[in-house]
Amino acid sequence: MKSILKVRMSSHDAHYGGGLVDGAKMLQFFGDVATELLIMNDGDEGLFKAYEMVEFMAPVYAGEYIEIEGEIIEQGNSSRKMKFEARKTIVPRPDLNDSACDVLEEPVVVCRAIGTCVVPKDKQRKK
Ligand SMILES: C[C@H](N)CC(=O)SCCNC(=O)CCNC(=O)[C@H](O)C(C)(C)COP(=O)(O)OP(=O)(O)OC[C@H]1O[C@@H](n2cnc3c(N)ncnc32)[C@H](O)[C@@H]1OP(=O)(O)O
Repeated sequence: MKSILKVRMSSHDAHYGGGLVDGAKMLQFFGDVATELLIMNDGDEGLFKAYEMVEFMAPVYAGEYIEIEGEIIEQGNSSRKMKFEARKTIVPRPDLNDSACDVLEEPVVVCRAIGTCVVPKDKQRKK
């Protein structure tokens, strides 16, 4: 079971110099993807317990399109371990003009993570 979210970073998301987006934004998207996975798997939004790994691999800038994918890779009694990947698929081309953008031939992975969510037993509606 997979969940995929596509979003565009706006100028409101740019937090640092040069239009750089805060890395925490990717974790917010992983939370949204995790929530959809838990709803599909358990019928409940669940709670994020812990990340065991987060790796930022490339900077994200305002104007870029980001695709975020998540998948449940292990299930315990109440725990659901997930892996996440965020990749940029479209980038602005301000060197050409204000509205030019390119679809990347190969998406660029910007962040990867592994984390665990919990759906308490009494809230699981699919078992
Ligand atoms: C995804 C969401 N929809 C959106 C969010 O992001 S929610 C916002 C951020 N998260 C929270 O606010 C959650 C705050 N935490 C809690 O409310 C509780 O910690 C909890 C309800 C999430 C878990 O309760 P807790 O008593 O702490 O846990 P346990 O009962 O001891 O364990 C439950 C299962 O989780 C496994 N586990 C515990 N710690 C870890 C860890 N550090 N890493 C990985 N797994 C962990 C534990 O083994 C239990 O698993 P099983 O039930 O045996 O499968």
